[in-house]
Amino acid sequence: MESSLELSNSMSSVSSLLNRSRTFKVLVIGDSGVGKTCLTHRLCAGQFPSRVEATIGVDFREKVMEIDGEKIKLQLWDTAGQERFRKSMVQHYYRNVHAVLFIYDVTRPASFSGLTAWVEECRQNSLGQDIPRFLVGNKSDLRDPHRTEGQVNQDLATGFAKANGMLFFETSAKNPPSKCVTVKQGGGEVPYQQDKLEDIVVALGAKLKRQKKISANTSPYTGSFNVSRKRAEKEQWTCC
Ligand SMILES: Nc1nc2c(ncn2[C@@H]2O[C@H](COP(=O)(O)OP(=O)(O)OP(=O)(O)O)[C@@H](O)[C@H]2O)c(=O)[nH]1
Repeated sequence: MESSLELSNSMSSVSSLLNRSRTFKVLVIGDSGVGKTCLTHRLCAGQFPSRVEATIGVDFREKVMEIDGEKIKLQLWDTAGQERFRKSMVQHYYRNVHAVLFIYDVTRPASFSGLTAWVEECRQNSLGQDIPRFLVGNKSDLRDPHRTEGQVNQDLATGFAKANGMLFFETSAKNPPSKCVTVKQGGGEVPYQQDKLEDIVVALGAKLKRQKKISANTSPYTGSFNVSRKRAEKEQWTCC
């Protein structure tokens, strides 16, 4: 007969199995000022930060979600867009990455053209083609759907995403759209795609959960970086 100690041990292993969660490292990259910090903040804390400054090195935020009864932790790495604040960190960014969010500003076409350099950086750091990639056009609240110049065309972005095996979203960290918007054009209404922020998180979580082969960590990142921080108001971990 099983002793009470053995029973208690097996009960605690069952309980730890039930509570187990998988942690995925999600790299957030893109030109400086496209809104990586604001977007990750909004995704994790549900708020648009009142004040932001250029990221130095990296900031971490975490989003916990449950999909089909499994706890999934997304560990978002908000990286620096400015070369001078990232160069010593690049090798850390790409180590054991599970997914990448490529961010551009829909009102700054140069940030969209800059994506090729970010794709190239991924290649140079041996990021596998099997790693899920997401393209996010941010600042959709500033988009004027009746104007074409000075803004990134959605069809162009869709084409880029397709060519690079990415899922495409357009949204705003500041005023996240709550539904798909339509605009009057010519005689009728044309759907104008704007995504809810939750759509991105859900797609990310679902894609990672399906990636059974990849080795997700069972505990959060516990290493440390010697990064000097300019922003006192930014904590190292923002859990939600
Ligand atoms: N209107 C609008 N402004 C935004 C949005 N997202 C970010 N911003 C503004 O864009 C500026 C840059 O935002 P950050 O989040 O610091 O940009 P970043 O990409 O993290 O910049 P680096 O840290 O330099 O790489 C800030 O002034 C934000 O307030 C958005 O969705 N809409």
